[in-house]
Amino acid sequence: MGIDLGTANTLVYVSGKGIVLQEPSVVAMDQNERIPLAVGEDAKRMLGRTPGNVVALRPLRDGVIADFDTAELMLKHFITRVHEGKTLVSPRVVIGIPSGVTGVERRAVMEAASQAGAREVYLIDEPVAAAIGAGLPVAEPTGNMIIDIGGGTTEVAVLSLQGTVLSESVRVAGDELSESIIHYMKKVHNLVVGERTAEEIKISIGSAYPTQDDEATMEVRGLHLLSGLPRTVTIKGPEIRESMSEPLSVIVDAVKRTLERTPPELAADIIDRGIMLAGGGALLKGIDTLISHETGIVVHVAADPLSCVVLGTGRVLENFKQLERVFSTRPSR
Ligand SMILES: Nc1ncnc2c1ncn2[C@@H]1O[C@H](COP(=O)(O)OP(=O)(O)OP(=O)(O)O)[C@@H](O)[C@H]1O
Repeated sequence: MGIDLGTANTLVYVSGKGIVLQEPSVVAMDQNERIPLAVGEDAKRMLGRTPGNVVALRPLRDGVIADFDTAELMLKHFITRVHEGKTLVSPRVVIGIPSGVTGVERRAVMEAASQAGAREVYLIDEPVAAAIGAGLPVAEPTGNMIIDIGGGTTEVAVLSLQGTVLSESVRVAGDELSESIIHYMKKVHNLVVGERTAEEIKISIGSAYPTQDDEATMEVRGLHLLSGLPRTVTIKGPEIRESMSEPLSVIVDAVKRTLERTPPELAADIIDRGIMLAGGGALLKGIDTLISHETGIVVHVAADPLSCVVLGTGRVLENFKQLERVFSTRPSR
């Protein structure tokens, strides 16, 4: 079984079957009883809409585990759901986790998977898994650059011969882009909108670079700051792009810094092959053009950016012997 434990979404791959689960990394808890009421999509619908005694939690924040107990509970829930309560068919589990996770948290994730029935737990850094999932030839002696823009972190890495030559992780990614929209709506339109609405705005009319549908507009409902009453406001694509310019430049700067540090032979390979973009953030309109414009290098968006990490864990599982060196943490025996 391969798992992408992401800050926004968790995906599970079962060897021979493919992706069997794709759910938001959200848990709704009854605060008094400390019992989960919903996990995944059902819990995400509750974000910002819960009564006093119920909280909808995202156990991973900014690429790290912010609430360990809830993260463990969520992981167990997903593993059990995939196996429908049966014992694990294969005891081997490969988990992709953000590379910024601490040693204690790595052990905690391994512990959670062990408790759910896995006997051999391997951890793989997300950019490595994303590169494999995007189909990059990571085992060859050639430089590959991957940018994984997730919910909490953007990871930029240069890989060669199954190893990370250099990498950089910034805690600015899809969530930060949505937060910029929340601030902008409040400041310019006096409209208070929630996390989900901001994400919808980003996905529908947000962009990182001028696009053909710049004239498109969107009606946004929220709470008017001055009257305190619900109100609808019409917004345009370019103003949303402008509102996200700060986090976007943090992402671009991380890519530029990594390129500057890349050894010349590998840099030449990257110029030849181009840069690969993965993670949900890669779906933001025009982000490939922006990065290409700023670096002068061709940028490709992976075929299925949201699934790259879990597909990578699956490929590692299915080619275990050939790809054994990719793991950042192996089981202690
Ligand atoms: N079409 C889209 N346009 C823009 N952003 C999108 C789109 N689809 C998803 N996203 C964003 O992608 C992010 C989630 O990506 P992904 O599932 O790769 O993250 P993750 O793996 O859970 O996070 P991390 O890698 O930080 O742990 C969210 O911020 C979401 O808003």
